[in-house]
Amino acid sequence: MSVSIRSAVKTFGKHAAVNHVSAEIADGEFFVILGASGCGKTTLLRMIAGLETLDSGEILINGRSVAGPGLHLPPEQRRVGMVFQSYALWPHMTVVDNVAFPVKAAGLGKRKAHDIAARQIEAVSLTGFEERKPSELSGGQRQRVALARCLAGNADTILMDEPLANLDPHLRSSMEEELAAFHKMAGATTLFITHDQREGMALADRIAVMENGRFLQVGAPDDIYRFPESEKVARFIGQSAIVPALYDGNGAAMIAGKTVPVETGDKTGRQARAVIRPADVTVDADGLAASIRTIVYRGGVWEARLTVDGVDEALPLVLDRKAKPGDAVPVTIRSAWLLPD
Ligand SMILES: Nc1ncnc2c1ncn2[C@@H]1O[C@H](COP(=O)(O)OP(=O)(O)OP(=O)(O)O)[C@@H](O)[C@H]1O
Repeated sequence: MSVSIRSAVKTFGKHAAVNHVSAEIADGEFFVILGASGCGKTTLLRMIAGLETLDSGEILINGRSVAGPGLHLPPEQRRVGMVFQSYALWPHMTVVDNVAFPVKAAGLGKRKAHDIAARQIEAVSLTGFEERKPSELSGGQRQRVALARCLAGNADTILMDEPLANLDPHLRSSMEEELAAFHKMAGATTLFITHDQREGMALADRIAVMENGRFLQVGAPDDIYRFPESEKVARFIGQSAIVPALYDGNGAAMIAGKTVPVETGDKTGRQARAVIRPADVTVDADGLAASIRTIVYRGGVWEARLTVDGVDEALPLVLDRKAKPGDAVPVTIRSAWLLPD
């Protein structure tokens, strides 16, 4: 099912939690809304689910208006599956009954419902916990039950509000793989919100970077990373340094006194700001004089920040060997992205 959001607005008091947000989400797309705490992600998802009314704008699911001027379809008429931060399990039901519930509600027999539930319970690594009540589970386990229930419901559209937030890192990455595999198989349109860019990058067909009630940029993860349209997006996604550059109008720019091949959007002016990612920087004995400002171990590699003469911001560099602050590491900037004017 496609989801269309057209200039949706929601205000609490004087604060616009969602401020003229628009997006066209295609049938089967995995669409991630990424933003810091309080940017309006949950409010937007609740508006799509029907748990929040709109002040103005319109929301359509599969071409049918579900919210707009004078219209507010209740959640049960929107046929969307939901996994929210608060897991909202039925406390009196066991794990298996919770997960089987949407299948039974869809009219399948008890036996079939329990088969499907067992499969989803296995997918979230909770086999053996079928007969427990939610009160006998940890927060992360409850979250996995909620996820299993949502997957079992086989909805055409699934809304997920940080469903992996309470999981430990190991389980989290296996659940990411599980979710990606499930999405590929079931093909349900999925709106997934997170403040974790790594998670967003891993799952999304497209990411919307949200700040202060607005979408700053919407695009494929790789495009958002390589071609950010603004300094805010560049800083929010991945490591970078943003430094002054002089553009020659033809694929190269002067950065820190050297000529660097650059990519640009529709840039024309000479004065520019260059986004430099770790992959743009290489160690080079004949390169710019630089020294390590900070360095952290990331398992197999070290992430460093370099002080370079004539460059205000420390450059990011990935090193394959140990080093310490103060060590001299000459580098070359091989490439960069120039932000639009
Ligand atoms: N019912 C409400 N009444 C008043 N203000 C609200 C209400 N719900 C949300 N807000 C405010 O709207 C803004 C957006 O909140 P929202 O929950 O959508 O953010 P979020 O991006 O999901 O944050 P988080 O990641 O912390 O959950 C916040 O400033 C919040 O305080």
